[in-house]
Amino acid sequence: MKMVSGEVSKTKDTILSIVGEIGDQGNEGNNEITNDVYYELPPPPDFVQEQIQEEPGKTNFEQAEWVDPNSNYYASAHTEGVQDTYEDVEYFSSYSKMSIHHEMVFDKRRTAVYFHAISKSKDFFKDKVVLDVGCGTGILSCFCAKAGAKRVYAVDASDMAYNAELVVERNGLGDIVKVMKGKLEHIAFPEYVDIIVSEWIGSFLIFESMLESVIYARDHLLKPGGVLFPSKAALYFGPVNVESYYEKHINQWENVFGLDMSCLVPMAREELLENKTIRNYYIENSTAVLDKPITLRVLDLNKITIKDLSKTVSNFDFKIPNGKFHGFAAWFSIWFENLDNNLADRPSTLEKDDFIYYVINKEGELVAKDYKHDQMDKGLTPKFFELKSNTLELSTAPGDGDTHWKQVLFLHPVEKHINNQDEKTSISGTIRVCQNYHYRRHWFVELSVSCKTKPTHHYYEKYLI
Ligand SMILES: C[S@@+](CC[C@H](N)C(=O)[O-])C[C@H]1O[C@@H](n2cnc3c(N)ncnc32)[C@H](O)[C@@H]1O
Repeated sequence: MKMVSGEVSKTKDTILSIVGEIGDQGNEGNNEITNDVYYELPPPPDFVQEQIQEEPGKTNFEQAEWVDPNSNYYASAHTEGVQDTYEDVEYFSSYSKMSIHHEMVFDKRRTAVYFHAISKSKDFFKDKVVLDVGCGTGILSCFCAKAGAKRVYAVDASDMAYNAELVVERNGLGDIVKVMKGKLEHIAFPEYVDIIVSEWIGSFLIFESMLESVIYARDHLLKPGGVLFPSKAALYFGPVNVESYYEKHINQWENVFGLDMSCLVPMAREELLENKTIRNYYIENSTAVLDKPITLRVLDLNKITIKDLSKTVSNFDFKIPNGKFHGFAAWFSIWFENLDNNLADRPSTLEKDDFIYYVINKEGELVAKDYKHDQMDKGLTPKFFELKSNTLELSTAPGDGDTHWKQVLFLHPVEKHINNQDEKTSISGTIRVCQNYHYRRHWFVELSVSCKTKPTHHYYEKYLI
């Protein structure tokens, strides 16, 4: 990485020209990560405004000593030290491959939610300055430019930034979208932004910990009153019977093209239920969820801090019917607010007190949904905030449609058959989610569970995501 030293006191014009250089390098097809740019970060907006009033056009960045060396921000901005706790080299190399972007871009429900959220918010994007944190192929930046944004800063630390520039140019959006290659936390920006767009979402919502970079961007680069796309997210957790998964991965061995291969079933079973291994699997049928889920984590992106994020503990007490119980699944929803009004016709089934909001259906289409206030707490994605009619939700819950994130399964060490006469059986315990201190893109999930069967069965599992 090239260190640009002695650059702590820059005028806006100089910084703009460096931003230009970053963009230009992409055109040359230079595929080496050499252009991370290090400066002191500019001070927060109110501070800058004061400075600008005193000395128009000139900001004294030397006074910007507000990066706390003990904070997480510092850690994430300076990972090139003794240890790369964010595994940046490996992480950004993986995002330099087309295949990973293929998986995301052609996940039709994922890409559709961003496409609709942005392109159906034209009133909102018009003439705004946007930051796309982790632009990848540049797809979301291009959506923003087409929705009327005045300028879009498209940032990515992986080599995919060069490809983003090709996409931007090919679509004639080069005057609006400025591609910047480098880790967001290392780049100095010439201005504050009105909107932050980012697809930071990992498996189990928080895997990869990219949300930290979005929080960083929010705290350092978003104008007061600025908006995040998406703005809210929640993670859910519930008990499941995933017979279809067992069928596919274990029982299928019983008859293979007329051969009896059932002798392999125990090995398949053992491997499948190996401790500490989570599985990603799309549960097609919502009835596989055996009780109302708990809301494990809510994320209001306008408020959440990195510190708040690092640990979650929750108790649960599910009541499940007789039958098979295989363990637990987790899924999430994300919400975009601020969409333009009247995007779709009001469903005819709607009553006076119901309101509409929007969802991405199984086919990846935006559809209006009628919603009663008393339903907010029901279903597989209970809402933790008051829905407004201009809100769009992407749910990854069982039955709501497949995505590349699927659901995360925490399978029980042994398949359990619950038979408790007429009563439902209590499955209670605690789930604890902690960031891995040394490899901060990873998370530990600890489950301490009591199945009130006869006799009561207790178990503890620690999974690494
Ligand atoms: C999940 S992908 C999303 C790509 C693209 N926005 C899309 O929707 O298809 C996340 C991208 O963010 C980039 N990224 C993650 N953290 C970053 C950071 N702190 N600075 C710059 N790029 C980052 C990764 O290299 C990756 O290309």
